[in-house]
Amino acid sequence: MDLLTLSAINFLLGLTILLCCGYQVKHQSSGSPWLWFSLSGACLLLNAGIALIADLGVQISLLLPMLANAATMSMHLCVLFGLAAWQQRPLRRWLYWSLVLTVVMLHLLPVMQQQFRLRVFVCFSVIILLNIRALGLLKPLKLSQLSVASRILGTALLFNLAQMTTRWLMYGAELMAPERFTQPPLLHQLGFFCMTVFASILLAGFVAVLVQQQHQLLLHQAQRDALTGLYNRHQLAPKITAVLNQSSRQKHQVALLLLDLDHFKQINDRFGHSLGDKVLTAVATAMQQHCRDYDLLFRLGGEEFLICLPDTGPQQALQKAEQLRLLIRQLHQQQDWPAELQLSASIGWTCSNGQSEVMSLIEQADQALYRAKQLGRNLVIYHSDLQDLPTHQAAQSSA
Ligand SMILES: Nc1nc2c(ncn2[C@@H]2O[C@H](COP(=O)(O)OP(=O)(O)OP(=O)(O)O)[C@@H](O)[C@H]2O)c(=O)[nH]1
Repeated sequence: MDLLTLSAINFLLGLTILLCCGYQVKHQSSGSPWLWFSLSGACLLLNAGIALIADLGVQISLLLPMLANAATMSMHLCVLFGLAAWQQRPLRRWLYWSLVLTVVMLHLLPVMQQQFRLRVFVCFSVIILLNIRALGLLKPLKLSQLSVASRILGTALLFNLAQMTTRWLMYGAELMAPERFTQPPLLHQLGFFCMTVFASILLAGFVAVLVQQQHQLLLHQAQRDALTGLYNRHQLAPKITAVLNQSSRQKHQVALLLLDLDHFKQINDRFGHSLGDKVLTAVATAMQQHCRDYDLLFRLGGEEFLICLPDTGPQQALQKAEQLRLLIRQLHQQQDWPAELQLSASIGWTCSNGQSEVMSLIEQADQALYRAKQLGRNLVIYHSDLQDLPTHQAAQSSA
């Protein structure tokens, strides 16, 4: 393939990356990686545009090689920054910016302006460094943990690193011993071809990142309650069954707490539905903050929540239930809700016995919750204590 065709292909690839990633910047809230990825497309576009003009035989100014090299280095820089933002990894951006800027400024030196090979050698050194750093961002994950998108981007970076290093060595050898080493004539064309392959794999990687993000978004929407972000009721059976199976293998107990806010209808009626929504969100957030990372919280609907506590026996479960009841009772102290808003919750709870089944456990917790409501609300009741409790007791409540 001749250089003109390669430059035209790179131009189109750069344009596609810019448009595809730019569209994401406009339509996604988590736009940071996409901003960098679209900038990398813009840099490729600029670089290929300059090469296209040169290939067409137009006389170019001395500053244009500097601009072309700046665009190539910036393209790799943007890929690195985009990967760091996507992987949410810290990066000293100023360090890499300064490096690229320094090399761009070096192009103003007469020795650099005269020596094409020296310019390329210095730029390739920076690009190799940026590629190694970018690969380092994917390194902490094991191969089996890498998503398809990460694998494609990793392949693009590895390929680029290999071809850049080979050409860097050749340019280096030629600079050191110009009389003994003559470069293969196809090297420049090969470089452009490799850049096209790199940009193509990169584009495929960006598309894979996009598909992965959409998949995660859909998964989140299917599993989570839209208001509180907790798991929705469809997740009850699969998630809790998995916990019960694991716990019975390890001979650990699992506690289920069924929590229902008291007289929530009155809160809606007196203070409005939107404050009702705020109360539900605040309750969900507070409960999450007071539970362990591996506890599972569900919103079953309305003002009813279920908390699944793995590796938890009756004593700890009772403590947690009491803690959550008090937390909700005192929640208004941290909020700007009207002073008259009284919030409390009733909790029915139970523990697994090794062979328990999800639905029967929920049924037990529900019976205990029903009794807590009957006994006056703002109460915590254990299913195993139901026989010893009165069936009805007017207006009994705890502090
Ligand atoms: N703000 C808001 N209210 C909701 C939502 N989902 C259900 N509700 C309301 O929650 C209220 C539940 O009322 P009830 O089932 O009578 O329960 P309650 O008033 O808490 O009474 P007890 O449970 O017996 O203490 C209803 O008024 C529903 O309209 C929601 O997403 N947001």
